Amino acid sequence: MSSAGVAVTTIQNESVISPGYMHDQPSGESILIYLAVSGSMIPMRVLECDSIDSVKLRIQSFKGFVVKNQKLVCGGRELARSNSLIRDYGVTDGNVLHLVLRLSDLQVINVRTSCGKEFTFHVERCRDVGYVKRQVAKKRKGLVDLDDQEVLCNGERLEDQKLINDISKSNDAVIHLSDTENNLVVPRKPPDLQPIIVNPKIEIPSVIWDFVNSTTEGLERGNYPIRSSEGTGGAYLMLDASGNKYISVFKPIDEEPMAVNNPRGLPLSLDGEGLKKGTRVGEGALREVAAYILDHPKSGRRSFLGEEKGFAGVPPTVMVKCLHKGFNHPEGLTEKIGSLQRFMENYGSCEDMGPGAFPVEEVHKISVLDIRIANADRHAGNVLVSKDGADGQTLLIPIDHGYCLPESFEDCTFDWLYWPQAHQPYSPDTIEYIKSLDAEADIALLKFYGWELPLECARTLRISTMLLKKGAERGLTPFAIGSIMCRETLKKESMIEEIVQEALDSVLPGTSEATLLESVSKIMDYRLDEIAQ
Ligand SMILES: Nc1ncnc2c1ncn2[C@@H]1O[C@H](COP(=O)(O)OP(=O)(O)OP(=O)(O)O)[C@@H](O)[C@H]1O
Repeated sequence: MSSAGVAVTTIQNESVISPGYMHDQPSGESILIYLAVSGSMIPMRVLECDSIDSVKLRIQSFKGFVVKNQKLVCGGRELARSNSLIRDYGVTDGNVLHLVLRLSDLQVINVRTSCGKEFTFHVERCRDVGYVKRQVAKKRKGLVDLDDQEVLCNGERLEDQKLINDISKSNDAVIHLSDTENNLVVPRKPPDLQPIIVNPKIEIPSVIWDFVNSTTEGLERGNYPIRSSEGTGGAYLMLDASGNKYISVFKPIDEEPMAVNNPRGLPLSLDGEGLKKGTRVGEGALREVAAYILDHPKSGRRSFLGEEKGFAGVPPTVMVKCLHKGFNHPEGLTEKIGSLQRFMENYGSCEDMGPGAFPVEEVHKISVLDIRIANADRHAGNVLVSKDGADGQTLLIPIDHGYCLPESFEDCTFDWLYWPQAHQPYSPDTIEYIKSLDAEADIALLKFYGWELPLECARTLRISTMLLKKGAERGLTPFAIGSIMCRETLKKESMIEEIVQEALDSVLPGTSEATLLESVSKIMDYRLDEIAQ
């Protein structure tokens, strides 16, 4: 059985997910796959011509996880296009589909301690065992060293990082907590959180120091990072000193999807490629920071990070190192490197509401960002919705740029393409902003901040900036420009891919990058003129 990198351990034969309609179908098309979820493996019969959405619907009806909370990953690739077919993604008999769930509802947890005391908590599913231990310690008001407490459920010892969602599926779950003999209180080592500065000429602006310092204060007060229940990687919500307010989001590189310490059970990448084509595992944090650095303010290009908000409003993001036992450390405590981003107050994401109420300019600013950085992960869940303090206008906040600047355009998808605002032309202000963009200066800026873009990623930035500028010059809408960059179906190359291929075919091997780009530019002009007519 091909298992996309994991060994199949527990197979729940009793709960085979197989649809009733299967009997009416030609048997050749039916395949047996395995759904890996929360440590178990569930056989599932599907048709090769089933769409991803229909498979998710079936999982919803058998397992109760609603479609929008499901992410499916197979062979190191997210099955992201809902109307693509199972066979388009190359899923075949015996493959394992990893189901990553977003859950945020409450779970009732009953705790029975070794000295007979019982406590009941309503705990968010995204909390972990360490959190429950701390709640028990608070209730007992005694001098308890949390490290000396052991938590058991059904005889199994639970690590502090284990999510509540992963241990108990029923509302009457009981976990047992026993204190070991040795109740010494060990003095707490101060947490270590520091921005990583690779270039001594860089001065970190106060807009970044503010949330870095508040995060440090939160950790020093003993407020543990809370792992977000959403997303495919380890994303930790960091608290301020009061413990009541989220202040930042930390995403360690070793917990990215398919990285060695990924806490969501995704298998290791076999060839180092990330969940999206043309990205690398372990580079997500670099890309998160790059998106912030490249999000120049309306008033002009950034040559140094300053206090001013960027055009698209990417939250301030910085690379940090942090040592804390609240992160996922299956092999022992180590310092983590990752991106730290300011937490933005919001009342949900664009996934939770219809796009009708989003202001045109807000959608357009996201489209400009996504096109220029060739974002391969712009689903509606990655745009938070907030209100502007000054006039109460709806504000869209782009997050999660770990898959921007890929080496190829294959996985670029933009959910906003299907929103009505994408069909309206850019305003003169936005066109002015687009005119001011300069890919060469952007590449130099990233280098200054410590990321020398690999040739292919730099080419992506050059070509996508070129497309945005040429498209806007011709009065094309975000929809028209964005559609050039995205595949309509999984198998059909996008126009930008065709343009790049045509250019590659037209130059001699070993030709300089500048000559290749000249060729891209000419072919692009020709294609865009056809569209604009
Ligand atoms: N800057 C932020 N402000 C507020 N909430 C945030 C921020 N960044 C992330 N979050 C919250 O944390 C969740 C997980 O973050 P994120 O989507 O970046 O993780 P991920 O593992 O990369 O996800 P994905 O699977 O979508 O790639 C988000 O869905 C959002 O709810």
